[in-house]
Amino acid sequence: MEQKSYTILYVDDEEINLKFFAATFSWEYHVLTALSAEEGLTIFKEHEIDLVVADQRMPGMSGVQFFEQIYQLNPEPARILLTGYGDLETLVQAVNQGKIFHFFHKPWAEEELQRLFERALQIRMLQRENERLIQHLQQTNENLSRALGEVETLTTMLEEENQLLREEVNESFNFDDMVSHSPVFQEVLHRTARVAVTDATVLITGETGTGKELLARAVHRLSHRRQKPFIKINCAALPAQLIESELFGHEKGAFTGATSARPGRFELAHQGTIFLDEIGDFPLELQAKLLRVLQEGEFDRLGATRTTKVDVRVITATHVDLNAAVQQGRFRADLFYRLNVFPLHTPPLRDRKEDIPLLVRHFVKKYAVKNGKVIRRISKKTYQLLEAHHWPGNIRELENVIERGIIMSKGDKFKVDDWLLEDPARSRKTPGESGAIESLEENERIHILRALQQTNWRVTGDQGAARLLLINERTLQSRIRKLQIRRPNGADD
Ligand SMILES: Nc1ncnc2c1ncn2[C@@H]1O[C@H](COP(=O)(O)OP(=O)(O)OP(=O)(O)O)[C@@H](O)[C@H]1O
Repeated sequence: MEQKSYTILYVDDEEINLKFFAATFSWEYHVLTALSAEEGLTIFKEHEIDLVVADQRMPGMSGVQFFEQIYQLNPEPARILLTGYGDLETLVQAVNQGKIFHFFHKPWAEEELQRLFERALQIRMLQRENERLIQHLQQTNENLSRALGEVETLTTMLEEENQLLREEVNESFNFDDMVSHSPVFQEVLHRTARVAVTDATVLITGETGTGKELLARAVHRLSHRRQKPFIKINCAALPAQLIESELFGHEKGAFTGATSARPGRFELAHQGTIFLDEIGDFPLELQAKLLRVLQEGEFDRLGATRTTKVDVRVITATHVDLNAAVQQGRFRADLFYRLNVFPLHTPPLRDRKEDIPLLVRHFVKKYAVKNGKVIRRISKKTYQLLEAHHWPGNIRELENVIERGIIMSKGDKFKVDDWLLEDPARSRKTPGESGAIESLEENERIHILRALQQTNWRVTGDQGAARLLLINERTLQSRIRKLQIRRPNGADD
């Protein structure tokens, strides 16, 4: 890194601190100093600054307030806050909103601060490199958006469009296997591309089914670790004792049943990436151990007498508010800061409905191939219906609806009827229902009954209820007998 080409602005109301800072870092960087936040803002407007460092406690304007204004002027340069005391809530908020890159407790040690600068400036360098690329991408996206608009108009006019031609246009929007052209998600993808090439820890937040795991995999694939393992663990799916041995491994005899030594997932992910899904459920008693791996890159296997060292990039995801968990004492604040170095948020599908047509075509193509069907047209009403839906289960729900629709489709035209959008598990619209909560068995009976109604009482084959319910035909036949489901007289063939 050519460090001398970077300019650091340091703001502090104590002159002695400014002098000391300048004397320490002028060897490496071009250092500008300001005695007040106001003066700092003036300098920031007049120079090209790569990194801003400020003291939190200053008269008139605090460091966080100063960074808010800096952020408005230009969000690109990294912002590092020096703080002597912990206004935890303000700091958490500021880190969360991306208002500060990092905060650092005073008194600072030269080496540590230097390391932080290097990291921040490395990101800055990549930002500069990427700016040109992003501009190019934006231009391409605008062109593609226009092209898509024209394709959509044609679709409306003709309603039945050749599916393959349209797919060729859509392919251009792919970010690996992520389909999207909404500005809100494009921004997420740009941020993803930027952070992927660094080693920063990433925290992905978002509702269920919004593509958090897909994004984590994209970060890995775009990183220099792409040839090394990507290891996933779902923290909600395992009890605390198991998480510890799964993640950190164990030695022979560490606990009853540990008949041989086993490496944990951190070791398996060496030089690669580990993805901790549902990190909000990570047991409190293990959080210090996780923090140690993040900070020192080392841990002890269960029952071990020596320490293991690893080089692993950590990505975490959650659909719960980790801030609230910190406030409630269920999550360590220091771990939260370490995980939240670079936050990414996957917006819910209802906030990016313009992506729905693209996603629909993507999934129709995928499931048509999987089910050996040829789909050439998608009805206009289907698009309207899908765009009007609220999608509480987000993209996963959309994908499931389309898979069910493809299984049920006849001919080369794909359409979705209202009933497909009802969640069969939650639906209360079966004839004869009172609306009261039924037993599990009664619910199963109703569910099978509905599937049979949809398939005209056909159980087996491509158009049968077993396929619709995604269960084995023999299993369905035995459930029908057990639940004494009978076809009413006069039902259609
Ligand atoms: N942009 C996208 N393009 C295509 N498919 C997508 C996109 N986003 C998500 N999907 C698909 O939606 C499904 C859900 O995605 P994923 O598992 O990544 O979500 P998630 O947010 O991790 O869910 P959860 O919180 O429930 O674990 C997957 O099958 C994924 O392939």
